[in-house]
This record gives sequence, structure tokens and C-alpha cells, in this order.
Amino acid sequence: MTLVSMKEMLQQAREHQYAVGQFNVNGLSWVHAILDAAQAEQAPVIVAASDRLIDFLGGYRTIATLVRVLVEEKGITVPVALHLDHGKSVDSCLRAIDAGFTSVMFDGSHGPIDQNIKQTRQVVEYAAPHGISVEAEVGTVGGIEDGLIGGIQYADLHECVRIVEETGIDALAAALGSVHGKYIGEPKLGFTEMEAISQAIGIPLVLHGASGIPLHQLTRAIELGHAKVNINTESVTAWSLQLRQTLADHPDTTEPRTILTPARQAIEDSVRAKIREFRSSGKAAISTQLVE
Ligand SMILES: O=C(O)C[C@@H](O)[C@H](O)C(=O)COP(=O)(O)O
Ligand SMILES: [Zn+2]
Repeated sequence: MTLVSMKEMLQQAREHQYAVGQFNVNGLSWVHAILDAAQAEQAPVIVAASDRLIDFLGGYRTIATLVRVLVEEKGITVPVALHLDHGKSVDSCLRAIDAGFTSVMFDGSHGPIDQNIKQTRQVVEYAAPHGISVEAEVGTVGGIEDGLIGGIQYADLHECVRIVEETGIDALAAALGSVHGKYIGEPKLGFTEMEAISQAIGIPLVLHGASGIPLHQLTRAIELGHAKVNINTESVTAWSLQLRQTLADHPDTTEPRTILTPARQAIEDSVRAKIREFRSSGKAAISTQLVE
């Protein structure tokens, strides 16, 4: 299957109260593991590259070509969107679209709301005619975002309504207490605000910083309109723990397959477990009906 936009897969997920997982790529092992996990679970999936890692990964065109070709070579049949995560500028988003990404996030959340809306609209105006979906962000997710250490700042309901109505985005990341990276103590998501924002905007919400959120809170967030859930920390943790273990078990080996295969499998196992938590296992068929 060719890469698809995330618009239809998220609309289906919101309607049927499950979430599509966004899993971030940190190297070739992640692309294999995420695609294999989604195929095994028969789940729609979002493969994401964070703007902060684009140079490390070889540039927009390298990533887009790699994902597109691997989908073909592996015979992946589930819907796959290739998404730019935390796009730092309008130009980054446009470059990702030109390179072949099928979805972009413009993250203007650090600036004033009027500027966020204006720049998000510029991205939508370029993306929409190409059939590319756009995600925006309001408020501040805690922890490390775009290389900055930030405190949590809840999204304002009126700003959320404005950005949806004035830009035509497909999904909104409304920061409501989640944190990028590891949580210290139990996460406290703002479910009251979440319900109000979800009803007011009527489009899919996106949950950033979802690693470490307990299942009962994740389930509630999905029931309240989160159709996309972002995971990075859990998969890099699974990968690095397994890598350390393999090197300890095989101190003399220099064979890359011996060292890297178990770590790739650890990412795949972690991604499959999250897909099941998000209840998107077996949902490839209903996502596919709409996009074909
Ligand atoms: O690390 C990145 O640049 C991507 C993440 O911000 C991603 O968007 C996300 O929200 C994942 O959060 P995590 O699971 O807490 O790492
Ligand atoms: Zn994020």
C-alpha cells in the first residue's frame, strides 16, 4: 500500500473510540519494527520523524524514500502515514511535504496564539491541495520539547476553537498535563478540560508524551477524543535495555545482526503492546475502506 494521510484514519478512530499510534523513528531498526508491528497487529499506524532528528536521520528525502520503499519491499498492507513530528517552522513542513511526507505537525505552541494560527494556516494552505494532513499544537507539553525544557501549560479552550476554525487543521495537540519523557510520579491529565475542548472542536485530539501514562488514563483520554497517541520514550527504553543486555551476554561479538536484532525485536514488542492498549489492533480494514 502507498503511504496515506492520517486524516481519514484519525476520523475513523475518533468515531470508533480507539487511537492510532504514532511511533517515532530513531534509526533504521525503528522503521522495520514499527511496520512489522503494525502489520502483525493489522493496525493503521503513523511512522513519525521528529524535526529535531531530521539531520541525524539523513534529511527529509532520505526518510521519505526509506519508509516508502520499505513499505513496498515488506509488502505492508495496513494503512501507514509518514508524519513530520514537532515541525519547527513553516519551511520545515513544506520541505517535508515536498520530500514525500503524507502528514505534518506545525508546532507553533511556543509563540503567541495569533502567530501560531497564521503560520499553521500557511502550512494548511500548502498541505491541503496535496492531500496532506496537518496537526497543530496549543499549550505546552511538559518536559523536553524541541530541545527546550518546559513546564506544563494547559491549552486554552478558546485558543483551541480559534486554531481549528481559522486554519482547517485535521488534528489538534491540546496540552493537558502530559509530559515528554519519563514521568515523576503519576501523570495528572486534565480530563474535565479535555472533554470540553474535544466537544468544542469536533476534530481528533493528539496525545503527546504518552509513554508512561497508565492504561486507565490512556483509555479515558481515547474515550474523550484522542484519536492519535504519540510514543517515543517507551520504544527507546525497550531498545536500549535490550542492547545493553545483548552486549553483556555477548561481550566478544562484533556481528551487527547478533547485537541489533534483539533490540529491534524489543521495539517491535513494545509497539505491539501499545497498539493493543490503543485498541487499534484489527482496525486496518476499516481505515482502509475510507482511504481507497
Ligand atoms: O522526542 C520527540 O521529538 C518526539 C516526541 O515529542 C513525540 O511527539 C511524543 O510526544 C512522544 O512522547 P514520549 O513518548 O513521552 O517520548
Ligand atoms: Zn511530542
